[in-house]
Amino acid sequence: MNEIQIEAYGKVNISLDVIGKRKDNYHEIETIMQQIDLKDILTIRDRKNEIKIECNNSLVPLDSSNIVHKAFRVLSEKCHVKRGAHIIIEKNIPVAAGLAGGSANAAATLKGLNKLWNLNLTEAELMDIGVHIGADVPFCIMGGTALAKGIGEKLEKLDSFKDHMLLLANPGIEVTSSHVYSVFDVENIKNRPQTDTLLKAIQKNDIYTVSKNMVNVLEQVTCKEYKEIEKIKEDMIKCGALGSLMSGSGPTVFGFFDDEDKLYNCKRILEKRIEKVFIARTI
Ligand SMILES: C[C@@](CO)(OP(=O)(O)O)[C@H](O)COP(=O)(O)OP(=O)(O)OC[C@H]1O[C@@H](n2ccc(N)nc2=O)[C@H](O)[C@@H]1O
Ligand SMILES: Nc1ncnc2c1ncn2[C@@H]1O[C@H](COP(=O)(O)OP(=O)(O)O)[C@@H](O)[C@H]1O
Repeated sequence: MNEIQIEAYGKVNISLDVIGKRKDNYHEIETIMQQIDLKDILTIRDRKNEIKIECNNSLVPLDSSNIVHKAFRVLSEKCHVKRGAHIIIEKNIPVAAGLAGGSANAAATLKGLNKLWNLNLTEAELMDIGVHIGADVPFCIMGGTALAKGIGEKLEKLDSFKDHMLLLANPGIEVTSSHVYSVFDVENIKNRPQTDTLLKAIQKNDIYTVSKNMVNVLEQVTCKEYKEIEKIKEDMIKCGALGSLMSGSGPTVFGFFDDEDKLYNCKRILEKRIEKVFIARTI
């Protein structure tokens, strides 16, 4: 086998709480993560030497700052592999959006190279390697629905919460996780998620209780800096979303719907001013 195609799915955070700040510049968090069917597609070809990256989105760097490059480097070193790789990224997940597009690409690279190079690493071993690449990478390897603690790497798999419809709206502002976390004031959190209530609702597959209780403390930073985020949330609720929240460090906002007509109507309304509006499902 000298070529492999692998899908890289995005995620949303159904809740996100920051517990404290660590000495290494990271934050301890508690977040419920949910994979969605919005995906990039990676084609990985065997190559004798070095890594070559291509992508259809000019916002994605093609040099060593691409997270796929880091995944390749870390795995090659760890497993003493001396081959190259040609990785073509078909990017559909908006970039720097809070949807873990980069982390999903890194996860797909680890999984793809594991097969291409016949390394036979288990999922747990790939997840251990993944955390050295990015905090969201272990979740992107595991997928589904999970409660994440630590910096996001301590994962507890939750009951499936798949097939729920959501609308995603990305206002096209570039917001990085490092900026949001660096401005975030841990001592002054106003509204925290009731994670236990959400966990019970997920166990019952209760989209209504989940939607009503979604909270992301990082909105404290982004909603202040960008009024558009709050505006999209309000518009989604006016259009009949069961609940609406910013995902991760933003700026993408998502809303759950139980009615397709309302979902499509909301999409039409938001598209009048926002370029990137997507319909997705939880997986
Ligand atoms: C906010 C979240 C929520 O899922 O996701 P995104 O919005 O990026 O999708 C994550 O916590 C982001 O994860 P990820 O973007 O993979 O983080 P990394 O690349 O490892 O870290 C980028 C920077 O964010 C900060 N960071 C990240 C994770 C964390 N728990 N605490 C932090 O303070 C650190 O300053 C770090 O240098
Ligand atoms: N493969 C990649 N896909 C997307 N962005 C990447 C990739 N590699 C590096 N980046 C950089 O990482 C930053 C964060 O992108 P992304 O992972 O999409 O966002 P988020 O962490 O908000 O989910 C971007 O600004 C981009 O320049």
